[in-house]
Amino acid sequence: MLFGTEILTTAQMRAIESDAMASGGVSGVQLMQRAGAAVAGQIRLRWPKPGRVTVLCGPGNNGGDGYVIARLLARTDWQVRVLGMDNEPGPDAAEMKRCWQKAGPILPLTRAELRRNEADIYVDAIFGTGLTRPPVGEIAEVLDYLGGSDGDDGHVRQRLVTVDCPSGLCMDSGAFLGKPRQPSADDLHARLTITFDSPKPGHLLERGPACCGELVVADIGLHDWRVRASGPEQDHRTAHLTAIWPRFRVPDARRPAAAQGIWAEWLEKREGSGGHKFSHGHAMVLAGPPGHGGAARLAARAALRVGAGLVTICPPGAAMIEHAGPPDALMRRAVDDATALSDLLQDQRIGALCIGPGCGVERARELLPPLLDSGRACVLDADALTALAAMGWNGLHDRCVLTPHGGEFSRLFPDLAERLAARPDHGPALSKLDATREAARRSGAVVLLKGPDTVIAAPPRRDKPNATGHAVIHSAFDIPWLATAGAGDVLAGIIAGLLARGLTPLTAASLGSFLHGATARGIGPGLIADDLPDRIPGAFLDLVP
Ligand SMILES: NC(=O)C1=CN([C@@H]2O[C@H](COP(=O)(O)OP(=O)(O)OC[C@H]3O[C@@H](n4cnc5c(N)ncnc54)[C@H](OP(=O)(O)O)[C@@H]3O)[C@@H](O)[C@H]2O)[C@@H](O)CC1
Ligand SMILES: Nc1ncnc2c1ncn2[C@@H]1O[C@H](COP(=O)(O)OP(=O)(O)O)[C@@H](O)[C@H]1O
Ligand SMILES: [K+]
Repeated sequence: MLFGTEILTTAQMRAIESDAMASGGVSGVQLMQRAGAAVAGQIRLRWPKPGRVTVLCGPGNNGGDGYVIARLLARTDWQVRVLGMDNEPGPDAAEMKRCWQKAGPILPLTRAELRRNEADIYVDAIFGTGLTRPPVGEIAEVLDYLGGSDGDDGHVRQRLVTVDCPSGLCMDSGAFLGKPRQPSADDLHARLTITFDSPKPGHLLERGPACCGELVVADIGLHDWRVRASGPEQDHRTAHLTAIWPRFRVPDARRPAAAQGIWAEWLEKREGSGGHKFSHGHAMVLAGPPGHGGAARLAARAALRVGAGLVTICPPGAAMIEHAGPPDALMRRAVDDATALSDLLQDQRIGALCIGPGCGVERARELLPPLLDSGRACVLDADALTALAAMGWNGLHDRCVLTPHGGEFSRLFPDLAERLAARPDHGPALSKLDATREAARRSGAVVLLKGPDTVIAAPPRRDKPNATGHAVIHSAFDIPWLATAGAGDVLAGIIAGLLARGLTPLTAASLGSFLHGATARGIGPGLIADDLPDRIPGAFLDLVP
């Protein structure tokens, strides 16, 4: 079940561009012309009255796009100033530079020159996918000025259009090279970013969403080569990365709406299966000791709401009374220890389990071995992850979904978390995507690393241990109110419910994140985790075509 929008790493993008040019079907100059025309077109769409524009051109092909933009805007009565570098770029950009020079001068790309004249719009065409090291010297000063670090707060932000990405941002990781990973007030923030063919991971991860502003994905005619590169023999090239992002524009043909229709049909239980409750799966949520039942109940309620045929909550006997209240649809069964769980799991109709929310670390540690031995699909969250960090990976399998937040991830994979927090000195920097994929490879399970940029990665297939597994980025930057106590418990329950219904772990985790986010979006600020499960049906309705 493929869904979302395919995204490309910068290496994949370069490979597709090279294939296209090598085929003779399109030249580098044509691609550059289309890229520049797409940016100029977006500017004219948003600022229909010609004004003053300053175009900042860097040393490579990103700068080449800038010279095209300058030429096209000048033709439509914009007053264009171009600041560029005194270098000989590659042949395509050099040709575009010469074309511009017939129309106007190139002023030095310095902070002093930039400040000399105000503009209505600034176009950042300094670095794109070719950024390999932190900007220094004059260019770093220009970028600092554009970022507003001289105290003139937000002076350029609303007028900055970036070509492919804000310069300095690593398009594979969403981190600024040479800067701390934490947000900083002087990071370059654009109003609008136009990228080409496909979003790149850096548009969706870390600083990307906040710093790119509105992202437009422009078609520059690479479709045929992208599709060819993702064919069965070459599937290492593309197609392993998809994104679910509500906030960006892609050409119509690439929208996930049709795929959403498939989900909707499935979620409504219209497909096959005859309608018996067991045919829609039985999920079990392992609850914890007295006084901690809320988290497990949130998970159980969510599992019911995503359409699992039956959901049973299993606290220890001493805590049963705590679960006497609604929802009445929920079944209860005491599970006191590992033996009781093993006995219960003899029932083959139990399709999926959720362990962790409110479970208690000691209890999770006791129950994990029989749970994992059963080979059942399962979600390991919260306390189960803490228990796992002490126990190691033994027994994990590819039907397990681990759902750590950043803190739990650093307990499970301290070396990856440390590298992910370090200041990146060269590109491509280690990304949250790389780290999650590596975690999936090491653990042999699907790993869902939570946050505003949730990454979900599958382990490599057993027959291709050296390949990278499929990964999905779910972007929730537009719903910060989802960061609330218990929201993760609801997500764990949603995924367990979808697993019980027979979805593969990667699909359950990805679709689960999507439903979780879509539900939160429909509620808005003020959301508490208790609101989420009962609003899931509304999110389903929105999916129906
Ligand atoms: N390929 C195509 O046909 C198409 C490409 N397109 C466009 O091209 C862009 C990619 O172009 P690109 O590969 O030339 O890279 P780009 O981002 O311009 O920068 C590379 C230059 O910067 C330099 N450099 C790097 N870091 C530096 C630093 N810190 N400080 C100083 N210099 C630094 C680096 O030097 P070097 O590392 O070689 O020393 C090199 O000179 C892409 O984003 C899109 O906009 C579109 O037109 C569609 C068709
Ligand atoms: N800034 C944010 N914007 C949007 N979603 C977020 C943000 N921070 C966290 N989330 C999401 O909120 C949920 C919080 O889960 P978690 O940290 O496990 O909380 P809890 O343990 O209290 O349930 C996750 O789904 C996570 O992806
Ligand atoms: K740029």
